Amino acid sequence: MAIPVTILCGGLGAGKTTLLSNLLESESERESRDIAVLVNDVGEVNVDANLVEARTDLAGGDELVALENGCICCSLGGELSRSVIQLWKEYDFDALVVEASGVGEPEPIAQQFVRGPAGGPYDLDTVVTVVDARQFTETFVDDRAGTPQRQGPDETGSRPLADLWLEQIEFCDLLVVNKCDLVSDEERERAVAVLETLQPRAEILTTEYSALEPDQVLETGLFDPAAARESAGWKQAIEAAAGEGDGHDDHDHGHDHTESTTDDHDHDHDHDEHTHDHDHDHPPERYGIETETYHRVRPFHPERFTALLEDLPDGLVRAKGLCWVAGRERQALTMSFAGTETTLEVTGRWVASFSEERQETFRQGQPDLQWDEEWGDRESRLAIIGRNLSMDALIARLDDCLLTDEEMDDDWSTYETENPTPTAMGQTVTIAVSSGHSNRTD
Ligand SMILES: Nc1nc2c(ncn2[C@@H]2O[C@H](COP(=O)(O)OP(=O)(O)OP(=O)(O)O)[C@@H](O)[C@H]2O)c(=O)[nH]1
Repeated sequence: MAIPVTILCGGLGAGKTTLLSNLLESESERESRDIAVLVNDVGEVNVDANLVEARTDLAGGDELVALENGCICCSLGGELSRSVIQLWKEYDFDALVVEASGVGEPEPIAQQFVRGPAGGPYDLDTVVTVVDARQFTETFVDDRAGTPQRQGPDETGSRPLADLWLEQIEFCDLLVVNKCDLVSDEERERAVAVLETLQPRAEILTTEYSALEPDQVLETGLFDPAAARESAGWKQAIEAAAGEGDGHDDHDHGHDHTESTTDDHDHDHDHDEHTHDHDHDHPPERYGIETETYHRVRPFHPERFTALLEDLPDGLVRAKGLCWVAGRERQALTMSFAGTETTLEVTGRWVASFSEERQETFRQGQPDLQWDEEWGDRESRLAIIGRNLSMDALIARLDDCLLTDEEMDDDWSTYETENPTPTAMGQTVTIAVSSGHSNRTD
């Protein structure tokens, strides 16, 4: 039988190792499951390995594998798979726990157990993300009067940490809100409400010192490969609004192909008809938390748009989706805001920028692809999650960043050069909210 795998993610210092130690202690006391552990730390390898080893009776640490070259994400194709297959061949154990580094993305790790060679002997069971309640509250939930907290880049690149935290939250099956001793009951409840919005599918447990029973984390059966990728709150909002959800509703508003590109600016857009009547897990409208989708078939002016990204309102918790920026008629940009920074990344090409022949092929392969007579699939489609945010004001400000009718008729060639957004596939540009920003939409 395949061995169940639990992946433990979470920000630096959130309490992953504490959770792992608790699990290993409980299981060794009860002499129930034998657990093998794969740990890694960015840079400083083996700190956790030593700690865990010291606190368990795993023989000589043999069943404990530390990835020598640091980050699991960077060792994915090779070392991770090899290590866990080797482990499976040589030892007899009942469950595997993979502790991802504090800056690891869970999805590629999970994929190794779903599609990679490790998918044979192993069965991905649960993806757990441990959240530091205090840190989460300060970064995403508090009414951040004054200077916004800066998130540094991670050690492996320039991605804002807040963005990675949110990916860990958005991908998991189980959220452990830890360090609840460091927040008030009210703060804890607010944090839970925001987390429910960001990841409606996950089960949420609140803890102090990651105190959980092994059965709450091991062999829970919570992982669902089909749901995992689609379950993030932002993605659900976009899909519901685009009518690409699970077919429970024929909500085809807001993406009519006749939506003209020239008068689109004045449209009564998706945000007015948004998703309240969908039966997916809708964000709690408690604590002033609100989710909207923003859909326009008209490009953003590059400078006005990036200026807005430097001046986003305090109440914005998350924004993510595709953007069309003038001057980037080939590049589909993914915009992702978390904490105080926005990443713009070229994640693909608009189908409309290919030859007609290729467009045909693509469109046949994707019959649901929204298609505008003039602009094809170019569009901006963003999910916006806010708390105590004046959504209408933010949407109006986004609309002010769209090309005006006059600009639409102008020559766009200057947008190609005077444009701070990225151009090459995979290239990213990070834009921080400037520290002296005003809270313009509140
Ligand atoms: N006050 C408080 N401290 C905690 C709690 N849980 C863990 N800690 C402490 O927080 C520190 C970090 O905990 P770890 O379990 O090492 O966190 P981690 O997520 O493994 O950290 P990295 O491996 O660095 O990513 C340790 O000193 C823990 O004792 C909690 O619920 N409350």
